[in-house]
Amino acid sequence: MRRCPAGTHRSSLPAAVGRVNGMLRRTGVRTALVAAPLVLFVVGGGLAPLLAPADPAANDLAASLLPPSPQHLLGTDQLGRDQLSRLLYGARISLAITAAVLTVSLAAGAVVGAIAGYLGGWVDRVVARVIDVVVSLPGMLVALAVIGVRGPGVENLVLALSLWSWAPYARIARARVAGMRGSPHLDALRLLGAGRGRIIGRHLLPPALAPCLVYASTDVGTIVLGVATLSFLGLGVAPPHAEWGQMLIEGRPFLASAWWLAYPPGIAITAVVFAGNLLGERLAAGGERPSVLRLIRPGRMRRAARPATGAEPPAAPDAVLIVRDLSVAYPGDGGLRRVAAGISYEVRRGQILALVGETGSGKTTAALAPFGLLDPQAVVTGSAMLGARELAGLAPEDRRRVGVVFQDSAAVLNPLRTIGAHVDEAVRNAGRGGPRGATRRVTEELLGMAGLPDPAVVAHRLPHQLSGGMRQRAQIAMALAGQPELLIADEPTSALDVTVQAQLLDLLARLRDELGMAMVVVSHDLAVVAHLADSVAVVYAGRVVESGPLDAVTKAPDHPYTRGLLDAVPRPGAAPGTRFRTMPGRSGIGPDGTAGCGFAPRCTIAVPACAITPPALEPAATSAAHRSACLRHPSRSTTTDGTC
Ligand SMILES: Nc1ncnc2c1ncn2[C@@H]1O[C@H](COP(=O)(O)OP(=O)(O)OP(=O)(O)O)[C@@H](O)[C@H]1O
Repeated sequence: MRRCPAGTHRSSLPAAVGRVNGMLRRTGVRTALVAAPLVLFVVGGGLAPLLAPADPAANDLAASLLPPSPQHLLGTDQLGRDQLSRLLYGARISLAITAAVLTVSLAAGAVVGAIAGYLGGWVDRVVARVIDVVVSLPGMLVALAVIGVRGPGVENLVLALSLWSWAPYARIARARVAGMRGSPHLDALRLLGAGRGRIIGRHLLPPALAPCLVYASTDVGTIVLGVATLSFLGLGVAPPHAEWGQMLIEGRPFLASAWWLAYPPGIAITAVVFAGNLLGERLAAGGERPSVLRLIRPGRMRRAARPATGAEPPAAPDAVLIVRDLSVAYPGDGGLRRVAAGISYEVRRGQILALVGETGSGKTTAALAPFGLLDPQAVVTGSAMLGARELAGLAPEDRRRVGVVFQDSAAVLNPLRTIGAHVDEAVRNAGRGGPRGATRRVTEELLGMAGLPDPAVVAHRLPHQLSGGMRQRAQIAMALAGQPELLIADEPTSALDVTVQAQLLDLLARLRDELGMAMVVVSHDLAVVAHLADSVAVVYAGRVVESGPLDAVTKAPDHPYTRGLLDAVPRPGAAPGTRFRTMPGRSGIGPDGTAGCGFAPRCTIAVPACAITPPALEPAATSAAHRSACLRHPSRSTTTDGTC
């Protein structure tokens, strides 16, 4: 026989315990053990007619108050009724009432909370106050008041306990849904034409129900206790029904002489309360991992833009999107803080406009503000037209004319739904659905258009089963469902590797060419958009500092910031060994950061006038369509000492 080396056996015991523990945890056996008493009584109660040895209401005064014996495993009560049978039927009644109360409370609470969380505003404030009031009231008093008014009985018992216990569910659901409000996923759904009811019912309630269910397992104990207490007070289930609280009342006078009357229902109530609480704790500790919320980032549709204030060059006749004098501000400590001002751009049919700038420059703000896709607190002014119509007043069906592709596809796609289900929904919202098979055919066609191989197979995949590039293609397929004339792509390739990035850019270019769509592509990388865009608007510190046809802006950059951006990335034809240059200083924050040009503090050719006068966008040397906002560009007469 082989011997263990000295000391090995000592350390192997904790290790073995750890292994068993780990195995129990992985297999879920620990949770099953914790839930066992609850399951036991649920099954016992459910099968009571089969398992109970006698009729729980059958009196036999000759067998009164018999102690436990093989004939009566838990003895008999003062009327000679079999206690085990009453315990099993009692489980049936107590747990059925508990289940009814939990169902009503959970459903009502989750729906109220989800609606309040989604709508926000005064609805949310009112619901929040009501929840606060209900939660702060002593539950048993509420129940007593309701039963006092309506009288005892099972229905009134359920109503009384539900009126007291719905509020925590509403609070949980409200918090969860409020956190999801404004997520890219919901923004995308709204843009695809999904109504409020559908968004709340299909997309917000399921994730809100998950934490509610965890709470419900803890609540089992509280409700079982509530049912028993009210029955114990004579306000719940009336005799001769076997109910655990009722059994306790009947056993109370015999506590000293016949312990088997009160102890079994007391132990059953305690076991179920403990099991419910422990189960709730275990689920709460382990159940949050696949949370949808973790993947969601904040932000939401907001305010309508108002008409333009400044004079701008006339828009091209085939312009699909015309944005004029867009300003965005957020409330801060000292009042509103502007993060974008005076932004104007347009994009023509079959053309791609790139909005470029460093991180925080305001390019995403410039692209999403016209569509109400910013944080709810954003105060947006300016005008945005989709063709000839104000975007702000656009009907939901017209909103489908705009598709949006967000940077973070994992946040847009619901991890619990297949790619096919996402696109199917977009197809139906766009009014292109039909019978299931017909919708799916359109879905597969769209997935194919977005360049996904084997669309029928991909449609059955969940988002996490696809690569980042494939998920972006799935988002593009969703956006295409509404046959949009305009596509907004917010940094669509920034999280992807270079090869996939190039393939996606090719796809966008192909869609522009084949479908004649206009696109606004947001990117921090001028080199990326150089392969794709027809025109460029360079954004710095919340203002457009240079705009124009791609060739003009990239080959003859007029603004020192644009030159800085171009020098910081590899350029075709650059001599071998050419070093990239970095720009000194930090990105400017908002148009109110300096009185003059926002870039002046970092600019190597700035003159004193640059810090005083905010430059306007004016035609640059190459053409009237190429404009830049710099006092130092050649067409201006500013001298190097700053005098004009
Ligand atoms: N909810 C908000 N509240 C306050 N300020 C905000 C909010 N959202 C954005 N900002 C500010 O607006 C400015 C522009 O942000 P924006 O997201 O448009 O920049 P960006 O150029 O797209 O940057 P990135 O590439 O990092 O997304 C930033 O200074 C940012 O801090």
